[in-house]
Amino acid sequence: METLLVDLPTIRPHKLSMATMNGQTLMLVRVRCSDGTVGIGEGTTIGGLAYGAESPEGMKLAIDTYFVPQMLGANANRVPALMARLSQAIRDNRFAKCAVETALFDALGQRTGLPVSELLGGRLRDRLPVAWTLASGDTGRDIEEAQRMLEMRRHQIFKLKIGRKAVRDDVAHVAAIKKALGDLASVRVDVNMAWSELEAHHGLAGLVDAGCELAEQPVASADVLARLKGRYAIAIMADESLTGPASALALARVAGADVFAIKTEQSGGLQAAQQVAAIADAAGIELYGGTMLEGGVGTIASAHAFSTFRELQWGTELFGSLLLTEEILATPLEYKDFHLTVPTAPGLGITLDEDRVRHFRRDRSCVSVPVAA
Ligand SMILES: O=C(O)C[C@H]1C=CC(=O)O1
Ligand SMILES: [Mn+2]
Repeated sequence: METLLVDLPTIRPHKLSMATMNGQTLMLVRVRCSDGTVGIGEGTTIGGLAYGAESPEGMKLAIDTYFVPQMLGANANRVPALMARLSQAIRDNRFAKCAVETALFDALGQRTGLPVSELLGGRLRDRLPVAWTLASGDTGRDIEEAQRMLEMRRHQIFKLKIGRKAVRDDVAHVAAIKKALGDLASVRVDVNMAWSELEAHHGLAGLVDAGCELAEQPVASADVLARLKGRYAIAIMADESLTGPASALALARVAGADVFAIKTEQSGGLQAAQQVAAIADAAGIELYGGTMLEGGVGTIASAHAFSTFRELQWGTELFGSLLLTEEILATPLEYKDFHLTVPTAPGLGITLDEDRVRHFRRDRSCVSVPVAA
């Protein structure tokens, strides 16, 4: 097994309530199996430690030190068994587990000739609707960006990052964008937990008037989320409150959200994400495929998982690799007509551009090029 960190710039500063991103660090993991198959996976988070407890550097350390000894010599065909062994030996570390599970499924796909979606039980769709996040911090710039995306037929769903400014300023920002785009686009917001309960009451009322159709994680507390749900004519979506199947069940029990934003890494893996989706389905909660702004590898791993969800009423936001200035895949992911195509080739159905990975990996100065004797 090999882990590496790849640092890539973003196309513009990406402003969230808890951090401004100027770049993204991808933690890539490669699993080599004794039959020669190689699988890749990705662990990525947002803003170092600003979003959650795992960081790219921490994931690398955890895998190198604690995952590898559990995995050496294990049967790589039995992915669920291997993941169960890892879960027993290693608490939490959901993002790192997702990266490793992805690599194992990719290798199994190479071995069997099947795409990861089929290994996960079978896809229900070949293309996924993809939202774009407007987070430049400037209303005019966001409007221009959205109009460009509509013209390119790349995105017609826009998620606006708010929560950094006063509630009334944020609501005015959303209203201006919705007014400029009209019925051509769906406008939603992500507050990333920034509001108090009282601010949320003011904010949600204003967002309804602005024509916004969904608010993602307006407050931190799952209890408060449940209290807000159903009070306004706007869907309430849980994101940070969802950390895998147990939290999904707890939220479903109290009917705590209209929609779940399922993220494969937050859930603890591709199969864990499917379990969260099953809980949502059973509880009548609608689904949205979330992102941790992963690069191409993590994005397409999520796409395979989301393609197997029975319902996906709110589409996805699998645009992470489009936020980066540099491509590290040999063939870029296919975005067209407002959708991302889920590959049909074995495994994840993607290949790394090894020269570019070598160029952008953090430890490139230490990577020696073999010299003929
Ligand atoms: O949903 C989040 O909280 C994280 C992320 C997803 C899209 C984006 O721009 O930020
Ligand atoms: Mn979110």
